[in-house]
Amino acid sequence: MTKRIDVNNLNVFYGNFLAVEDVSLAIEPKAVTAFIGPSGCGKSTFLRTLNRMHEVIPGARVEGEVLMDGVDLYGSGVDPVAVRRHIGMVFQRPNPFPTMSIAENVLAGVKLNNKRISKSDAEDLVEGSLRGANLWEEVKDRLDKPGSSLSGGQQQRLCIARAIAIKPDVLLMDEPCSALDPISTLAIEDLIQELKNDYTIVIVTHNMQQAARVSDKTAFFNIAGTGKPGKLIEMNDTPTMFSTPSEKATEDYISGRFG
Ligand SMILES: Nc1ncnc2c1ncn2[C@@H]1O[C@H](COP(=O)(O)OP(=O)(O)OP(=O)(O)O)[C@@H](O)[C@H]1O
Repeated sequence: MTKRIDVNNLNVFYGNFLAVEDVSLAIEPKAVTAFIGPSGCGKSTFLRTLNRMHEVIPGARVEGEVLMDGVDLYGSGVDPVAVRRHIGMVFQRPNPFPTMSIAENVLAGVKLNNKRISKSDAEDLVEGSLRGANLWEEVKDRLDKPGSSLSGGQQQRLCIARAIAIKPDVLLMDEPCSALDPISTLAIEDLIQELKNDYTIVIVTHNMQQAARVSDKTAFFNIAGTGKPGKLIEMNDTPTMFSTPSEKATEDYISGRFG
């Protein structure tokens, strides 16, 4: 099941430092939303607040609301581990567990959640998740080999398989292609297009062409200067953002005049 996310008046702090100020936006289900903007404007910081991942950073905290299908993820009694089960994350650098086999990597999240699973269900889940991540054909004959034996692009698809194995509703991707070569990048972009049939996807990217290619909606964040908070400047359908943005700062950024 895919879900929508509504963010209302979100501030994000590291200690006393306000890193992201007053962001309100809506993330539509079964669509790809891209976050773009210059370095330091808070894209990754904001992304992490969508599944409470920032809470692993000491001193990081939020004010405001993040609603998933109307339920506040920061409401009292909401378990952050349960939030992360519904809202999975793929990181910049592929990070398979190096000593685990390919199959064990796919199952790692499921096992972390203390799910008991029969051998045949585990095999089905491994195959289904690897197929979902477009990796099955490349690895089906070596599932017991270490995850670290794969190429960078394959490792990133393995991490996507691991993320979808826990059957999340939403997938957050923080620059998932920045460590990959162009061919692997295209493979991941194709995969993102397929995954949006089943998941709500949010991707942070520095690559403007990538945002234009893969996303339905684009949100542009900016920062007025060092030490200032990042802000959402505008968000719209991706073709509109790239052809006729409302704000001059957006136009300057997407046309490469700064950032
Ligand atoms: N763990 C942290 N502790 C303190 N400050 C942090 C931490 N992580 C990020 N920041 C600060 O928060 C601000 C936003 O950083 P963030 O990494 O979210 O920006 P970004 O837009 O994702 O940048 P980039 O595109 O370079 O990855 C920056 O000023 C950064 O220095």
